[in-house]
Amino acid sequence: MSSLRIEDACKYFGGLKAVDGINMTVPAGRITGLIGPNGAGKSTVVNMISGVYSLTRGEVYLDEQQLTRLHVDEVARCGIARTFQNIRLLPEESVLDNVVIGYFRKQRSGVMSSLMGLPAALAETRRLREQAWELLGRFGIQKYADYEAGSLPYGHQRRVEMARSIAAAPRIVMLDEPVAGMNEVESAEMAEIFEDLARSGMGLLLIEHNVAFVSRLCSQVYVLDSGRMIAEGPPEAVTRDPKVIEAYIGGKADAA
Ligand SMILES: Nc1ncnc2c1ncn2[C@@H]1O[C@H](COP(=O)(O)OP(=O)(O)OP(=O)(O)O)[C@@H](O)[C@H]1O
Repeated sequence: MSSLRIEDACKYFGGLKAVDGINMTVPAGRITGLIGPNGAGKSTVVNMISGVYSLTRGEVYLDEQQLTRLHVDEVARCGIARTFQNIRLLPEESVLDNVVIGYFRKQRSGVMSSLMGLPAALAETRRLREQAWELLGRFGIQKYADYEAGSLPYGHQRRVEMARSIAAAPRIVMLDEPVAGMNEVESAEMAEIFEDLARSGMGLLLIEHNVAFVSRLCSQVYVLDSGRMIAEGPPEAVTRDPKVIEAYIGGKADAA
């Protein structure tokens, strides 16, 4: 089973230590939480793992494979997927096509042959569209398959982005505030999907402001504050930790 690890990881922007010497493990088949107040460094961690930011110091591993200096596309091909805090869909393309794009990482015939309309590629594209259709069902948005992605309400766009991120069956997926803007019922639906993905063997890193949501789902929670990891452990212990209460729950962020 795969496990993502970051060791002694630092990211400095000039004099600003956005992430400062943190260690974290995201095991397969589990949901791991990363919480912390605004500006703590959570999105920077995701950008460091996914290859968007180079590390000032430290290493990133998937099992024994070092990802530290890989390009963002190579990291994705190793089986690390992510969603973005600010949704990044192709707004004028259909919901279905937005999810099909997520499969191209492992599609055999390649984008060029697909565009050229070669028979093998067309058959594969048809198969991928069927898979994408099923995935839309899993996220409860099949009826919007032909809508322009940009026309959907925010919460539904998040679902499209999540469906796209897991289309290529990544080993690890990092979800940056996946239930932001969703109501209780929608969040509960997402929680079921996340648990299902973990049961299927995927490792999930859940970056969230909603501590209650994280506590319900995660076996292990990491807490960042000003770039430093101030606590880690099971949610019951972490949420009782005075340092966490002071930094996070004590009013700097939404601890609902
Ligand atoms: N590209 C960048 N250049 C300079 N500073 C940056 C850059 N990216 C992030 N930062 C800074 O690094 C710090 C951590 O930011 P980051 O976005 O990682 O925090 P966060 O925990 O994700 O916050 P939020 O919960 O508000 O999204 C902040 O002070 C931010 O301004």
